[in-house]
Amino acid sequence: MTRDDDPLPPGPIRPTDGGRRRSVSLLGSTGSIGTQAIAVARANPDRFRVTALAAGGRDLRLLAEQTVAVRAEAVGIATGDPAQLQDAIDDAARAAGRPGQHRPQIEQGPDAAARIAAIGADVVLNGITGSIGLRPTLAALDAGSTLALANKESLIVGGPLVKAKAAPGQLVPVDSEHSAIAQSLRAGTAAEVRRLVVTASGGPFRGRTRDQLRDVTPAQALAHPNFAMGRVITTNSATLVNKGLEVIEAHLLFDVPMDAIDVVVHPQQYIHSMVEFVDGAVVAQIGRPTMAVPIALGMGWPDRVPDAEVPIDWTTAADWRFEPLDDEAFPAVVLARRAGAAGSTYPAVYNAANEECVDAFHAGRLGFLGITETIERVLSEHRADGQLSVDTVLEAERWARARAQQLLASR
Ligand SMILES: NC(=O)C1=CN([C@@H]2O[C@H](COP(=O)(O)OP(=O)(O)OC[C@H]3O[C@@H](n4cnc5c(N)ncnc54)[C@H](OP(=O)(O)O)[C@@H]3O)[C@@H](O)[C@H]2O)C=CC1
Ligand SMILES: CC(=O)[C@@H](O)[C@H](O)COP(=O)(O)O
Ligand SMILES: [Mn+2]
Repeated sequence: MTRDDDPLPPGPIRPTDGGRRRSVSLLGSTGSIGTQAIAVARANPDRFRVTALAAGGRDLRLLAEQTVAVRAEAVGIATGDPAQLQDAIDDAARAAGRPGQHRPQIEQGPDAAARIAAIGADVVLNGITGSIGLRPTLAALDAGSTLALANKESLIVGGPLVKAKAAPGQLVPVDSEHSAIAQSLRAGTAAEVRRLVVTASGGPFRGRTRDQLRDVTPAQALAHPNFAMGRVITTNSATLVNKGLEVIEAHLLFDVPMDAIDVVVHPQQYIHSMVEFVDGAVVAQIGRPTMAVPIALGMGWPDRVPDAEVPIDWTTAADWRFEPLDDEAFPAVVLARRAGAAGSTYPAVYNAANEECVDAFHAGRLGFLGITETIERVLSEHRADGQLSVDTVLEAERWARARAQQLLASR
């Protein structure tokens, strides 16, 4: 999907892959990861060309502007009217001074993102939120694309299925902690790894007791100390469910046992995560708390993108803190370890129950502590059944969502 007539910036071009720019399909293009990925691609037109976009369909205007800006050849929406999207693209094209020039292939429906992924690109960046990202993840792998994976939920719920499809090196983590671990692992061999240390901000409620968490509001939960992210992951950072998911994610990505993956609270999030080697050496990846490097490296892997991030100014004084997790106030990581160790459909159930609870919390139907209480209850009632397949995962998710809803209704 390389196009030779694209404008390139003046000056020397430093192309990767033997002179070929990478085509990139961006799933979840209108979200936090998606918009940042477009910025990375547009800042590096000699390296990346965004050829396809997919989104849920809630913001057709933004999606249309993106389509025109990157000159996408294919666009997908899960919901919404394709004719309305084309109208919005026509408006955006007129505003850009290129009226009538944009007629991308438009896919619509619940599987639109998977169809966009199946078109094939050098890199598919999955920045969809939630386990709905599973089929697009599998489609990208089937198409032979490198999968730059921000959508951690698809790996959590479909772990063994995703891993079975991924060729060596085909799956590149974009989640900041896992990007940091992947970078730190370059310092040694797999046999030399002793532990992984995943850092956690602790979220906006760090330091509070369980009792002090009882009445916190959705608005307070959305005030992440360091990152501007989507609603679900930001809420998950507040409950520490995000860290629970990330422990399972690290276990699946790096084949390190769950009990050799530690979590340490590091509120400043300058250390993105670490690897401890057998000789006691610890290698960490350090940088500003932004997604610029994980996204750029995810799309360019294994090549680094020059100037992706402003380096830290070491002449400025700073204190970095480290604290243990408070498992009593924030039981999400303990529960995730339980689900991850049980394997099969348990991680999918953990995630699905959480997704229901996050919605209920924001709708005012559930208190903050009720999120992990409900996950624990649904997990404890789950019985894995049969061999793992996409169908058994989806069935377990359906069950978990329905059971979570029953529990919410009875609270
Ligand atoms: N934001 C961050 O810094 C980080 C995010 N991540 C992970 O990356 C993923 C995305 O997070 P984030 O960008 O914050 O989330 P956002 O909520 O900001 O964005 C989600 C994107 O997914 C799209 N989407 C939702 N449903 C579908 C669907 N069925 N088909 C196609 N697209 C869909 C949304 O479109 P629409 O709005 O139209 O529904 C939107 O473009 C999550 O898995 C998160 O855990 C990981 C590390 C950091
Ligand atoms: C940027 C990123 O990768 C997020 O997962 C972020 O790190 C959230 O951090 P906490 O969950 O530790 O608050
Ligand atoms: Mn993360």
